Amino acid sequence: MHFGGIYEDEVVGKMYDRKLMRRFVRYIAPYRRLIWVVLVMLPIMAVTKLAQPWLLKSAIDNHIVTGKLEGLPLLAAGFLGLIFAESAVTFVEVYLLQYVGQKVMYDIRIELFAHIQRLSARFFDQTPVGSLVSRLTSDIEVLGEMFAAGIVTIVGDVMVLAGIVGIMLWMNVKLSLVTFSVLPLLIWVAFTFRNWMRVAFRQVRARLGNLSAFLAESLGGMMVVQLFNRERDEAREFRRLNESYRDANLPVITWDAALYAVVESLSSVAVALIIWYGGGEIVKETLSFGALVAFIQYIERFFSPIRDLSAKYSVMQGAMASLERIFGLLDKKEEEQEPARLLVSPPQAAAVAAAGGRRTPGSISFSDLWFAYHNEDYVLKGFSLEVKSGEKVALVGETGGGKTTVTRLLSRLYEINRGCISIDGTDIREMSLKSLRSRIGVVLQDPYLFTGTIAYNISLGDPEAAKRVERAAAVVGADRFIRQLPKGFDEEVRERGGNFSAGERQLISFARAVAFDPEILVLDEATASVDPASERLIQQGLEGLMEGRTTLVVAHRLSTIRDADRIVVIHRGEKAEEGTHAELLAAKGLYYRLYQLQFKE
Ligand SMILES: Nc1ncnc2c1ncn2[C@@H]1O[C@H](COP(=O)(O)OP(=O)(O)OP(=O)(O)O)[C@@H](O)[C@H]1O
Repeated sequence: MHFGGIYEDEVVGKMYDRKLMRRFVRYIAPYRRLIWVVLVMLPIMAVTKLAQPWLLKSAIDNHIVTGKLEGLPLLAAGFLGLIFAESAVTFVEVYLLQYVGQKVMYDIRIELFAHIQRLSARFFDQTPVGSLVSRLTSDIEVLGEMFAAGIVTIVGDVMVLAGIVGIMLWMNVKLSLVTFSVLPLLIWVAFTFRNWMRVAFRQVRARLGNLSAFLAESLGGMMVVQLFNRERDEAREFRRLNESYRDANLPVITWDAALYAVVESLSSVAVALIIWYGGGEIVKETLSFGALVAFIQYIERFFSPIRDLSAKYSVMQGAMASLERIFGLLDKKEEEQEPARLLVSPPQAAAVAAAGGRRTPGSISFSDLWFAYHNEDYVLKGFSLEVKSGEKVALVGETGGGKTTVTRLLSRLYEINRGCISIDGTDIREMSLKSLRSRIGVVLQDPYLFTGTIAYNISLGDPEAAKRVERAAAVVGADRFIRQLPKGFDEEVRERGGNFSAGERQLISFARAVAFDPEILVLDEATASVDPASERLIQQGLEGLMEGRTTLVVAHRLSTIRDADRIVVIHRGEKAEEGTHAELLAAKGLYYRLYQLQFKE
């Protein structure tokens, strides 16, 4: 494996995008009262910050220098009160903002996940799962940073800065101008260094993306790596990616350290300027000693918001990029165009219910299907097939012929380009996906088991299916091995079923299909052969599974094929032959050749 290119780039976007923000504000709207509380607190906060140096000035000039000590305790108490008020307001403000941030992140995560669930198979074909995970986690986390960094408090920062400028000018215009002479340099440094940091940070993100993608593949394929003795090569590749990630971080650290160093020294320069120029003013008695101290205090309070502003600017840029990606995903079209009409009209549904719930097996009609996964690369070219109610049809053919594709189209995982599929005479596009899929039970080649108990894996948490768990397991003969487990149906499934054999996993997935009691069964038979004992179990399971259902099997087992009512040979996207096993053998066509090659031991 060699992960070279940039896995996922990050756009360095605007710091503020009106359209994105307007859409984002809708998510904050439910919590606007809390935001108002924060906004109301901002001026209070500004006043507490601005008043402290002023009290100090008053203490020095009016009491310490003049020797009038009687008012001093009161001033000290006031000072203490201000500190207390400042910390209380800070607490409430930080808490509320982060609280709102967490709520908003939660809401967006829920909406995004629900949206992703409705996207089509085509979308998942084209999108790496890793990038969806990062949308749901790190991108949303960046939005959280926007709250943590206190974007709302920018308003407060600006108030404090304006207040400091105002007070300083009012105390002494000349001294203020001398002090402010370092400002242009400070602002230039803060914003330029941040920008350089951001550019470097893009590299970091891209290389981290490469590293994670490599890790996901390498850890997922650990067994193959070990079996083929590829550990050293994998380790070498990992070292390379790890080094490139580390190196990408170096410029970021450098600019960060430089920014702090420069801001610190500039603030010392400013203090030195105050002492140099202000000292002279004191001697000339145009400035009081207390004012000098207050100046120094103000200038210290002036530098940190400016440094923070540049940090907030970066966070905003990041948040805009994240918002763009999140909204981009939310704008991906959902798969379902819910039909105007219902599958079964209410009177029909009532009749079905009165008949005991279980419907008769559905008949399926595929007529003149044309389908391509990409552009004009047709995988199916005018495929037609009628399957009668309760019939078992085996689809066979050479690999890549389009058998699985036919079954996917039936469940509407993909939409057909041309032609029509109908169940009991109703076009499947006129059914809701939910009702269509509840009529079809699909058993995949490699059954997917979830973390949870066996019972959960059979019912998937569906209350109706849950009632039928044990019966379903019995129908397919899975109950025998399940009952032998220490905890029976409550045995935990680990690592996607790693603690069960392939045959056992198959039986569990058969039981799942039976528990949902579909009228139509779609089976993609596993190509891998299992030992004769398991084979017999699976065979019996299949019989139980197919009983009373219309079945479409992508068949690889000779026994399934022989038992089928009809065999359909699919060749390069078209129906090449159809008939019973005996008929097709006698015809000495494609099936005959396939049989000689694949099925005859
Ligand atoms: N998700 C997909 N995206 C793009 N092309 C696909 C996708 N799935 C299948 N194909 C292509 O469509 C063609 C038919 O695939 P399909 O899986 O239907 O064949 P099959 O007859 O079931 O083969 P097999 O017997 O090997 O399972 C193949 O050429 C395959 O490469």
